[in-house]
Amino acid sequence: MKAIEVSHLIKKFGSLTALNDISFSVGEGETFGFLGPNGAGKTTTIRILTGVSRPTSGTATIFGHDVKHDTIAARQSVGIVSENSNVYDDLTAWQNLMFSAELYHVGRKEREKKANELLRKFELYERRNDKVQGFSKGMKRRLTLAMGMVNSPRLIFLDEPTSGLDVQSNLIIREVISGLVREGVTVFLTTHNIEEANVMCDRVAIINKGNIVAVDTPESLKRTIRSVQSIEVAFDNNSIDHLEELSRLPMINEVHKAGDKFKIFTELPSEVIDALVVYAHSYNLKILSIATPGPSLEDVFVRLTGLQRAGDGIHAID
Ligand SMILES: Nc1ncnc2c1ncn2[C@@H]1O[C@H](COP(=O)(O)OP(=O)(O)OP(=O)(O)O)[C@@H](O)[C@H]1O
Repeated sequence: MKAIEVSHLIKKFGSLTALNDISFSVGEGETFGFLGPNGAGKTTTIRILTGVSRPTSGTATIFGHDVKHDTIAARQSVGIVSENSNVYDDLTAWQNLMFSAELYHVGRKEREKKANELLRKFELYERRNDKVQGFSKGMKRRLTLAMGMVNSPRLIFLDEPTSGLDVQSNLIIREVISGLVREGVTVFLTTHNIEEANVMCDRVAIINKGNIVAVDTPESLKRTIRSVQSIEVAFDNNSIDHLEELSRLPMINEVHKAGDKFKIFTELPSEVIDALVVYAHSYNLKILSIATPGPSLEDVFVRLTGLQRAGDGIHAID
């Protein structure tokens, strides 16, 4: 049985279509990433899957239970860690965990055992009797995760688990998630971060403006990312048709003009930088600036969806 099965899900907020007929499934034990920019529809999807929000149309099941008609059963074996921390500042870490365990109807004995185990796992045990108001953002997030795990879920939803966190919290969280995966727990995580999706997920769905653009393995995603590495370069003299000239250089997939800069897409940035130096020299140009920004999600989407970027562009896409 699939852990999650989503079929033709549509969610509208007035005239805005937040989810535009999405379908996907997640196998039991899989770590599935939902990758997309702000406003893509990631949180909306989690809210529907966890029974917080109703779909406009379409269906979704969790371990075979329909989230709309069989909400309680669907939520029974699920842990939810939302992006906005739901810890209570006036309570201690221990009290927050007890409160959360009560909400999940975890028995008293089991509750205390689980809380001790989780506090140790998330390196919060020493601080268990301190009020949360003095905790750092990373500590709060770790506690939120622990709270989402008190009922020993078979499936856990993590909304942006590591965004904006310190390195230590990041590492602890990733380690705990890997541990869950080893225990066979299904993990559904949303992220903006390509690299995070890459290292943590078995498969990744890429969502943009309510549409799933691709569902793929990180390996395929990496190939796409490699093909959209870019270099931004500016020269002191633009009387030459750089667009035309640069597109003739080897190893270049695409060239675009962006203001006074040229954005060059290549799989081999360092070789292309060498070629640009030679190019500048041969035309007696000065390179005013040169940078290699990481591949942006937008670039990956453009590549995946085959959309043409607005503006001038010479395309030599494979
Ligand atoms: N309750 C709501 N009422 C109206 N519009 C909403 C509501 N919730 C979400 N939206 C809109 O739906 C779209 C999808 O939002 P959603 O929060 O799912 O995106 P997201 O991918 O989670 O973004 P982020 O990474 O910023 O959290 C956005 O355009 C958002 O403004």
